[in-house]
Amino acid sequence: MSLLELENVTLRFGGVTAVNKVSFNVEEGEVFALVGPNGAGKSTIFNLISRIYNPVEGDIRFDGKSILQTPPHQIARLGIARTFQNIELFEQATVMQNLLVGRHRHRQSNMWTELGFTPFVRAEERRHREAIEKVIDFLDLQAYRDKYIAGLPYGVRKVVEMGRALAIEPRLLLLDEPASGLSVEETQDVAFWVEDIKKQMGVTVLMVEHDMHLVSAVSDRVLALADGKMLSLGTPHEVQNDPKVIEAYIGVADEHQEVLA
Ligand SMILES: Nc1ncnc2c1ncn2[C@@H]1O[C@H](COP(=O)(O)OP(=O)(O)OP(=O)(O)O)[C@@H](O)[C@H]1O
Repeated sequence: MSLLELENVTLRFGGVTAVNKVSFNVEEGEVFALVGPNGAGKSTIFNLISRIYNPVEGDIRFDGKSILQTPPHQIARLGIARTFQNIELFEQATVMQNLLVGRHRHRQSNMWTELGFTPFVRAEERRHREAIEKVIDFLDLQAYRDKYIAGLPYGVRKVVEMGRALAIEPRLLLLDEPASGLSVEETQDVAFWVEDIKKQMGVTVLMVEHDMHLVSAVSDRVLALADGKMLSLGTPHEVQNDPKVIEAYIGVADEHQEVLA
């Protein structure tokens, strides 16, 4: 059984079919990338999996069960975490505080136990801190742990956002353009993180990304989309050399030259 299954998923915004009968499976332990020109439907697919949108047709299953009845705020509890194209962190809070927010889904205490500050609550707090320390070590964030997000460089914020998603201890991590706005060196770091997230943490990754060097370096499989439809599915090499993909990009070659490189 695949970890994530999209079957014939369709979503329309008025007259625009943003996602048109899209079907694909993500296997446990793989890095799967969604690529395609602007407006291809990639972010909409992320928003469908995050349950921000409801498909008009089709089904989305996680771990064999349909998630179409799951409200967005319970998606993290299932084990699905995500980052956003435009980083969404609490600016006036520290790195540590932002990572603690990610632990929300594991909280078992309630208001009464917390008011009493029982040994159970203290033990729970310790478990959260330990889980976060693991993420801080893993992403090399020691130097930033007590720094406010507002004062951090963009590249570090991107890593913190990834950390917040990992603090959830997800089974599936959705990375929305992890390399956008990053330098070549920072993008290389992202490639290392993604490899380690897969190999050391055993987390399955579904990624939207325009940088085909990064996609080729880290992905096991790639799905290319255009105008909401599936164009090509296979290894990075197969997809990049598929004439349908090359043709879809020719119209936007100036914007995404890296695809044809
Ligand atoms: N909330 C919305 N309301 C109306 N139309 C939308 C909405 N969100 C997306 N669309 C349209 O759906 C189509 C797919 O958009 P989407 O943002 O999913 O593409 P994308 O592949 O993520 O593009 P990009 O690479 O620019 O982020 C586009 O035609 C877009 O204009």
